[in-house]
Amino acid sequence: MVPRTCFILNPTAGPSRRRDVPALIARHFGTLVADYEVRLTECAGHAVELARAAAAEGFEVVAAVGGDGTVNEVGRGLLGTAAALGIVPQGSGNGLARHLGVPLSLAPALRRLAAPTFSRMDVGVMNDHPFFCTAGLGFDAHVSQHFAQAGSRGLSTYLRVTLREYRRYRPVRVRIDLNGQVEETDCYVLAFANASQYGNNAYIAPLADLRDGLLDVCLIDALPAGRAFRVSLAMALGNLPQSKAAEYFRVPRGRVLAEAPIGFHVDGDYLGHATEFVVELLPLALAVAV
Ligand SMILES: Nc1ncnc2c1ncn2[C@@H]1O[C@H](COP(=O)(O)OP(=O)(O)OP(=O)(O)O)[C@@H](O)[C@H]1O
Repeated sequence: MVPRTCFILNPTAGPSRRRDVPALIARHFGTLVADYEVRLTECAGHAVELARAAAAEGFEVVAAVGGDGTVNEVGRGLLGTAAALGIVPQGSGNGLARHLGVPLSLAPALRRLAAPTFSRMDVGVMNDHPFFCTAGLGFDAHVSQHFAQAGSRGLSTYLRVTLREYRRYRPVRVRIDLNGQVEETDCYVLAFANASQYGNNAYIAPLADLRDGLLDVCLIDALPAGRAFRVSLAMALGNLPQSKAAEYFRVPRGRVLAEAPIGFHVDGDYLGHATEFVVELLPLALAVAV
């Protein structure tokens, strides 16, 4: 039986905004499955409400059509409901879709969603904010903050902002408690990974498993130029753990106290600064249909 599917479409996501995505859904999904709807978001945060409403109406699959920000909102709306998260990747990075092996092209992604495989995945929570792919504090959040303020998007803006902020950014001293293992260290980047990558195949935690009940934690205490180059290359090659340029832990929960406020992000969206962080994992808390 083909599941009733509701598509939640973020028209502002990703690089190809001018495409008529509802028409493409009708062509590549609607010819296979009659019982579906497409609902468009009107503002940031709207997808949470739309997803919750769709689950309450009995849709079995609620598909995020967008990037990791849209996936985060739809996933949040589905927590505690019976509906499964589907993904039609239309974002810039598409980290969770890439991790799950969802086709990045629209037509194959839609055809796959017409006959999905159901499973469950873990969900991370940082300071009460659920995340599905990665959350973190330090330089990656700092870049998310400045990228959001850059006025333009795309890879060239991202690289320009990253290089500019790399010259400015200074690590903060933190006390990390990872499931009882305590460490005092400088923190340049501290990433909590449920999935393996930030998006665009930038593998911050290539061994992360969505179903192991654990978060892969990646700590980079300092990033002088030579190490920055090695980290960038190793992230692209997917061998950062072997490169010795970062320290790894695998834990169900963590706590961080910082000497000064540090910026943090959840699934790539900068959420603010804080000095205290509590990170937890909800094992297999979300149904997925991919
Ligand atoms: N109608 C809308 N108008 C403005 N912003 C929206 C709207 N709908 C959703 N958003 C916001 O757009 C943001 C970006 O969306 P999303 O992350 O899906 O795309 P992306 O940034 O291109 O992809 P990725 O995160 O994979 O790089 C989300 O954080 C979401 O809150």
